[in-house]
Amino acid sequence: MGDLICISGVTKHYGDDFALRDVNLSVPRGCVTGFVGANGAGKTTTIKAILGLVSIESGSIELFGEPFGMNADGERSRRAKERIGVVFDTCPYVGELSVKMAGRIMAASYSSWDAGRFADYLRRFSLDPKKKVKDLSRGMGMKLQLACALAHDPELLILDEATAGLDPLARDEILDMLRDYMKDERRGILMSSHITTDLEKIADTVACIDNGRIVFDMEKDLITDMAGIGRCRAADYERVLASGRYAPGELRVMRNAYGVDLLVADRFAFAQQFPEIACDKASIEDYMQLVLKGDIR
Ligand SMILES: Nc1ncnc2c1ncn2[C@@H]1O[C@H](COP(=O)(O)OP(=O)(O)OP(=O)(O)O)[C@@H](O)[C@H]1O
Repeated sequence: MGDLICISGVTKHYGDDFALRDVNLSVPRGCVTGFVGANGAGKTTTIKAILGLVSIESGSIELFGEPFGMNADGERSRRAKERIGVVFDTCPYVGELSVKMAGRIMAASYSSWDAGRFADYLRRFSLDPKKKVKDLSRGMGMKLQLACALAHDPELLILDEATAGLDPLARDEILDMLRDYMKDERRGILMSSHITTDLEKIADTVACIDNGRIVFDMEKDLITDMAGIGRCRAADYERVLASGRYAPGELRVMRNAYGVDLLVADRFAFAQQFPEIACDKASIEDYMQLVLKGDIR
């Protein structure tokens, strides 16, 4: 069905301090792409580049199969923006506005704005239309952004830390709403988050950025169903290395007080060959930690 987002070879420098380097990332229709990485790794910069909010030095950005970005044709950009809903980690509306007025201002930007749909989301989220933006809790502010992002029925949602600072119940409520949104398979979501357990619940693929480079981009199930963490004592570890089962560079290794943790791509194959070594399912957090901080063996 084609990609909603496809960026390739994107490079962007912020002086000498930071750069996105050759970033490739895609969000196919029907897919929720989780975007992870440490603080300052480049998630927001990538998202801003996708949205044409920062210029890039090289590479290409396509939204809905057409070129997009700061230099794209104005009319084409405007049409693409109509098809996108965006939520950032801080509520962007002026504090003195009421919830209802914030919606009215957003309505002016979208020809497909549906006031009834906006009112439905306010009800669903228990948001009082008369309440001022400055008096909303963080969770309420995020829900208002989501209501605004969804009221024009976008095909693509871009969420930058949209569940940060929310309690588990509020996060689950938002994840439920995103699942509803994804019932239409023409849609897709790019969702950056430090809360990797949220991504375990909803993402189809997970891309990880580190110091401006994509270090992995893969189906989530390959992490959470297939990959494993072998919990080795020193002697176990030596036996795994000596077995010749793993090619040089294939394993990620992290030493701890109890022995050595090994990241393996296929925990079933590992368990078959080394049944005496405990091998746990990997979480996205385990996987990131071993890929980003582990030694390569
Ligand atoms: N306008 C800017 N000018 C200069 N440097 C910037 C600018 N915006 C961001 N940076 C730097 O770029 C790097 C990447 O920042 P970015 O916000 O993309 O990271 P992030 O992965 O979203 O981090 P976090 O998880 O903390 O939100 C950081 O070192 C940041 O300080």
